[in-house]
Amino acid sequence: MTIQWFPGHMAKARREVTEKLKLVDIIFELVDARIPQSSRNPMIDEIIQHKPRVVLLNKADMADKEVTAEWIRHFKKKGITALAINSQAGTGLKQIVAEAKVLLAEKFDRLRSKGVKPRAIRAMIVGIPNAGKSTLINRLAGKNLAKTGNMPGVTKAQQWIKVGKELELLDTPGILWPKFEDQEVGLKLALTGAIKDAILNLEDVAVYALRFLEENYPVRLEERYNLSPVPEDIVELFDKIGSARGARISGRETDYDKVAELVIRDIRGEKLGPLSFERPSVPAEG
Ligand SMILES: Nc1nc2c(ncn2[C@@H]2O[C@H](COP(=O)(O)OP(=O)(O)OP(=O)(O)O)[C@@H](O)[C@H]2O)c(=O)[nH]1
Repeated sequence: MTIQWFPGHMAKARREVTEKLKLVDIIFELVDARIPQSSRNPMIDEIIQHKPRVVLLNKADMADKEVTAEWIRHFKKKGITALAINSQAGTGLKQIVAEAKVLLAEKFDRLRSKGVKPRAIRAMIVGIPNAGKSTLINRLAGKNLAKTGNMPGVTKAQQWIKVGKELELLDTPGILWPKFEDQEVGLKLALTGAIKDAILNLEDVAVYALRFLEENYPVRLEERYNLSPVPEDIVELFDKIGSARGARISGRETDYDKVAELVIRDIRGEKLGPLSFERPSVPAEG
């Protein structure tokens, strides 16, 4: 499997994020709660330097709650504030401003003591494609979407969105790239829809997913496809799912492509319930 990693795109994205960094007090780093490590940009710490940040574990509704709680503890141990959110439904969003205020309390106190008039916190959302950046911006902006005119940026004017009285958000998020030269990271990104299906061999993704489910969520796998027990042999597993779901060619042979497709669709469509594909104790990065 070859997945392209475009150095040119990444360098440009990095440059843009670095430029906008100067305009904000804090970064909201959006990751996919199902794969909080694989959906991060591996150079994020280097890119944002010492800028305060809140890690937002988005799509928490699709992830395993217990595992998400483990991730939050894991980030906390590293001194990073992390929150579980659902941008689509809007849950957990109030906490974002509250945490930003905590992280910036000293800076704002310092400004106040220098006589600077109190102002809203300025923030930018960054994240990999499909992390939910637009959904979150729209949710935060809500009905009160009020663009606050132009503020001089470094190379061009930036638009700000007012979120209540206390927060101003850059209207364009920073796009960062995942590290998908690592095979397993690539498979997880594919499974969660972060990279286009056309780039990947869906059978590889389905094999990876089924092995993962066998190991971590065997009961859900059993129930979804009426398997008892779940066959250990992967071909047999494809065959069983194929016959349970009618994915056959001329009614006889298993249609492996179709099985792969339906398994991936089921996972993405939460037919196997909320799933987390990585835990903090098993780092995804090589
Ligand atoms: N279930 C669930 N789906 C979400 C959530 N947030 C975003 N989505 C969905 O995830 C998909 C991607 O969301 P976008 O907001 O387009 O992601 P983006 O990061 O702006 O994507 P790019 O424009 O590709 O960079 C959409 O189908 C959203 O509806 C969430 O918290 N829960």
